[in-house]
Amino acid sequence: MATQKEEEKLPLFETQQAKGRVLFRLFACTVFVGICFIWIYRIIYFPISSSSSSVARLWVWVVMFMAELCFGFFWICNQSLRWNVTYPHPFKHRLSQRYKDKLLPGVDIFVCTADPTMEPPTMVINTVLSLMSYNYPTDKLAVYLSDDGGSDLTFYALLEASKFAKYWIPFCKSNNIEPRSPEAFFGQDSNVQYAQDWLAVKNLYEEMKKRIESTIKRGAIPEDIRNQHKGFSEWNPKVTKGDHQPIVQIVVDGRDETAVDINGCRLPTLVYLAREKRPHFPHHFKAGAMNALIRVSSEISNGPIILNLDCDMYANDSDVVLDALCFFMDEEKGHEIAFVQYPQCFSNITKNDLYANSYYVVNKVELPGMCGYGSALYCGTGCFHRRESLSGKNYSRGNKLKLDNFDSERNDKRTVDELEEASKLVASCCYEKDTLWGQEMGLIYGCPVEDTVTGLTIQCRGWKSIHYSPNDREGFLGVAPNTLEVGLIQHKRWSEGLFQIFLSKYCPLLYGHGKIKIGAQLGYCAYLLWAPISLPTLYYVIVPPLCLLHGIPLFPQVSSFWFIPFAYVFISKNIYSMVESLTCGSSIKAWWNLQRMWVIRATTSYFFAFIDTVIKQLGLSQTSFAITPKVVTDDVLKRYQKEVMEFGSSSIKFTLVATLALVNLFSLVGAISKRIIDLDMNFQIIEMFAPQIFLSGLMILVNLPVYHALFLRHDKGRILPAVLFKSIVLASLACLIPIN
Ligand SMILES: O=c1ccn([C@@H]2O[C@H](COP(=O)(O)OP(=O)(O)O[C@H]3O[C@H](CO)[C@@H](O)[C@H](O)[C@H]3O)[C@@H](O)[C@H]2O)c(=O)[nH]1
Ligand SMILES: [Mn+2]
Repeated sequence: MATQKEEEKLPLFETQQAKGRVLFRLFACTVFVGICFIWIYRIIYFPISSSSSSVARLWVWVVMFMAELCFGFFWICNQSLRWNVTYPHPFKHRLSQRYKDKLLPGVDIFVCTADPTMEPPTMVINTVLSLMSYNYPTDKLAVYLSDDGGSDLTFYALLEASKFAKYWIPFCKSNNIEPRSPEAFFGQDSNVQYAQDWLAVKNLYEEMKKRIESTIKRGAIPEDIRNQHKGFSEWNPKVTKGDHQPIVQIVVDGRDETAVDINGCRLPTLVYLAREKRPHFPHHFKAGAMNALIRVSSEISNGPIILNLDCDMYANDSDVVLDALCFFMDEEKGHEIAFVQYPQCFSNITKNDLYANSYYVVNKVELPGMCGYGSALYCGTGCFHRRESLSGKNYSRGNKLKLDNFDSERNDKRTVDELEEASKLVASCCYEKDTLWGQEMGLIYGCPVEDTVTGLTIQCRGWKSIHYSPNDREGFLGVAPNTLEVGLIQHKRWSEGLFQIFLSKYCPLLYGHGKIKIGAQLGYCAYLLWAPISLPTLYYVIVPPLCLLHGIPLFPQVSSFWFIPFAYVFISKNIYSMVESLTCGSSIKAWWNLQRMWVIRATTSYFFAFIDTVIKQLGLSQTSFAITPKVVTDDVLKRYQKEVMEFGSSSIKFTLVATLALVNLFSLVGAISKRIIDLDMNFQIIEMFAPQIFLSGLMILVNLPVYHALFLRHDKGRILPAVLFKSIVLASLACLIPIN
């Protein structure tokens, strides 16, 4: 047994390297050798020497080579994510022993919502309630809801939540239940041990939910409710989502001795914020909301630690705060850590992860890989920040986490009204004018992935960051897109924003040079280059099948030496990725779905993102942020749960998906039938075209659900006849392009 003195010296967290690192590195080197051979092959066998080569053939070959160079570089970036995988591990019992409640820092929790129809207020308050009932001293906890929808319905729901919290928090704590989102908790099987309590609280919850939902249905707050709280007076008929004064309402003041739950315990502070919006002021979407939250919270509670969450992401583990604090409060290394990111996990994933939203490998390998360089990505939600680093401060060795919320007497003594007035000032449109907010302070503006770019700038100011993925219980659970279209819109926003970063002054290779490790710079590129990698991908799924159709071989014969590197790279890469997925908790089917989603995303979302980024670089349009809806109709939900892909709209993305699937089908069928008719289906020809036949066959297998949706389904989620028609025309035209 360690003595107390020794115990006090033990670190609050330790890091562990992933097993098999040396083996992995050796393996990666062999694949790299294979890739080099592929490049060499493209140079040596350049078709200029053969007499049959036309200009078109030359170009086909040149672009093949360029595509393979791109894939090679992209592969290198992806290896650097795997080179240095490191798992941090906190010891929260040591933290609790060392720091009694009074010594723990204040934690301000930010929840962002933006639209009461796409993000229903009941969902939002479930998130808020799960956070209010954290196992953490309530006088150190403050929850802020930022409502970019500026909706009195959301405000009303929050008021209801603050009343229900008086029952909910003591119920959670005395029965030690998980998770603490009422909706998620009551959705589980009930526990007999506290059946009576359970039923009583459940009834309260259901009644509250009914009240909120009926008010929302009505579309307006009834007069009697409006009269119950002064806050409603902020909503006059002129207030709209995009045009209103700053609204700040301290719903629960944590300092108030009468703000207690039914057991007489203090409630955490709860604040509603709708920052000012005016038509001619850019509001910078979520980044703008977060910056307003940083300032408003600094007026009210000023906790040195900030946790930020999307409104659809509830707290799934009520002890998470203590885990996260271990990283910040470690005596040795804590002072250099700016943020601790939890993985994005979701509560609505289907059995085989139809739309590949689980990010198993990203969460268990790639992001811990970035953590190994001290540069874990900031992913926008489920992230604990040090207020200082988020607000723009540089790292310096002397930084110590301030444990005291209140930096001056002033804060403590102001009345609620005074705090609200002061907050409104900092939540106004013109407050940021001529300041560094959005550039050097707070979250960075101008990019739809404000999270990634902000994380990067924090790291370049000398801070380190942690990606912590707990083994037993997920820290947070969110809502993943449950239709194909929404998922593709999300990936378009991401890939577009990520590519913008690459092209901006924040490009990790330049901006990060000398500030973050080279592995981290390349690791960032593995994400930032999603949009441009669409070009070689499109090329690879279109040109080899067309060349097959027109009788142009693009790969070495199966019997030649040069076939070996192609086969080795292809097989080893895919087997590795499959095994990796399986060890991260995925299933074979889910891995297969991921392959399909990768092709679909790369050829649609990433491609359109690429085009839009180029247009934006030319200054022809403005940054936007397409919010992902979190609710769908029952019909759609049923298909999602049955893992039937949802098309059902005339989105141009679906035309592209269908066209690519048909190009491969037509080419393969066309090539085979042509040869059979020509009766020259000899062994040598098969050998020459085997790689292309294989590629098309693989694309066809990957696209089986697409053919199904094109030709066999009759439900509303099938591919619409108009899309079918367009894609048949386009695919046929593509097959007619003369390449020879
Ligand atoms: O003007 C806006 C737009 C969005 N949001 C909020 O931003 C969050 C994320 O929006 P969502 O539509 O759910 O996008 P996702 O693609 O699911 O979000 C992921 O990607 C975003 C960056 O593109 C990150 O900010 C998020 O944290 C990350 O979960 C939500 O809580 C919104 O309420 C705002 O507060 N104001
Ligand atoms: Mn979301």
